Amino acid sequence: LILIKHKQPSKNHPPGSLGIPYIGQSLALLRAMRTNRDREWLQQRIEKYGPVSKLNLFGCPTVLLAGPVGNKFVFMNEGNVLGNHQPRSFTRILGDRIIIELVGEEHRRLRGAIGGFMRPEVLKRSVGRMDEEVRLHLDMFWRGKSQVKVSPLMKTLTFDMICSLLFGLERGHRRSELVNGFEQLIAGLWSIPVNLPFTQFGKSLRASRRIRSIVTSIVHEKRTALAGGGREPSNDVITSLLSFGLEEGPGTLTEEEVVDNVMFLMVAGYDTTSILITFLIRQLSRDLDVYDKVLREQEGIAKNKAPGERLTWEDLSKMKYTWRVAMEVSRIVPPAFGSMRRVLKDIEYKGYQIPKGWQIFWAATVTQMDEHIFPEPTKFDPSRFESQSPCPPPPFSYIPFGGGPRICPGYEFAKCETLVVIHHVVTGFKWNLCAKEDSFIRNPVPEPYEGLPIQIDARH
Ligand code: HEM
Repeated sequence: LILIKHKQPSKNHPPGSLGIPYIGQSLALLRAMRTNRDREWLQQRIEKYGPVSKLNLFGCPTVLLAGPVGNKFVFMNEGNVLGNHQPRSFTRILGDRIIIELVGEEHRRLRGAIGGFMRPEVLKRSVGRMDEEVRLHLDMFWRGKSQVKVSPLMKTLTFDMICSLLFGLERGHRRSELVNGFEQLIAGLWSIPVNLPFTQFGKSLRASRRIRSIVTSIVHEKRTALAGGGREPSNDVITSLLSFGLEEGPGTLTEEEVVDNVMFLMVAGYDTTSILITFLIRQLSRDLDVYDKVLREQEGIAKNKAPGERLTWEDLSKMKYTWRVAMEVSRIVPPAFGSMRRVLKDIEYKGYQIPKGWQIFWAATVTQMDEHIFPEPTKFDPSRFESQSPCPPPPFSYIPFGGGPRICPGYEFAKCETLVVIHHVVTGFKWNLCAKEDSFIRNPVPEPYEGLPIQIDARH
């Protein structure tokens, strides 16, 4: 019956096929991502079916929307027509009440609590602490070494930044326990949700339980401190989320919701910023012209500082070229592949009917590597983002941080962190790539071959 129902021709659904029930094209997409052919895979679909096509991803009928018009539709119809929706694997691992699953007022309130800590006015005060974390990290893991692996180290650093700056959680065994289970948890986020001991999903689910119990104990401590007057909502994101729970009325958060969202923030900030920094370091060793310009910009800032003096917000605002390089890296290798939305009511889009309950899928790489929008898309060219650029990217085509009401609230945090790290790496070290291959895969985030090993020398 399922097969018959599944195969019934739809009246006016977008072109394409839903494939085998439940599995659909999930394995084919995951395989393409793991062999770094995801862009070609999407492109072939678009060439075959056009910018609107149906497929079946992670157990749900899905419509792939391609192009700036499709992106605009996704980002500007938040709440009324589309709700956010991640694959089932996502919510089973992180929880049902994560911010990206909420809509309307619930979403706005939670976003206020989370985003409040990542506004420029608040971040300005945190640049000095970020600088301290980066120096400590480089002293511990880089200095005195001849070779390091950039990708795992940047993940450690990013995790430390989130723990100290956002959660107010100091170094110690709990922080190490959290980081240990994390890779396992993340690996199953985009997987087919079959919970068996040997499936990726099953392993991630078990890692998620371990991490959840640690986060819950941290939340308990912060709750006690908040009730006893020992902490203010402005101290860290967890206390701020908890203070919502103390308020009366709609929108208050349960403990489970706080835990879900703390787990989500770790995932959102961990494997995105670290990837951007890793690929930026990779790019600088492949393109000497860009490297020289970044070095000059960073040395210009360093020479005006006393030894050991911390970077400030004003210093970061002078790193304009370095940030354009980071933008170009995010265009070619977007850390976040794309995302899903849930269709909240039957809709018609470009003459096609899309039923309630289906998913909409957008992928950043589709427009960011489109030669009609970014000429010579494989060429690394940071000048595309100059304010005087003759052909700036049209709206909704450059979307590594998403768009609309769900645009990444961690953008400024990620930008500050990236600039502080690059400043210290570029002014402190010289390096060469030393992996056997200069390639990467997506799993689901981009992973460079062997974690990007580099030979390093301290710069004097
Ligand atoms: C280079 C770094 C980063 C990239 C490329 C990135 C990318 C994205 C993208 C594309 C979205 C939108 C997803 C969608 O529309 O479905 C998003 C949402 C989000 N990001 Fe980031 N992100 C980064 C860093 C961070 C950091 C550091 C944090 C916080 C610690 C963070 C927290 C979030 C949250 C909470 C959301 C959900 C927003 C909502 O649903 O309202 N991100 N991010």
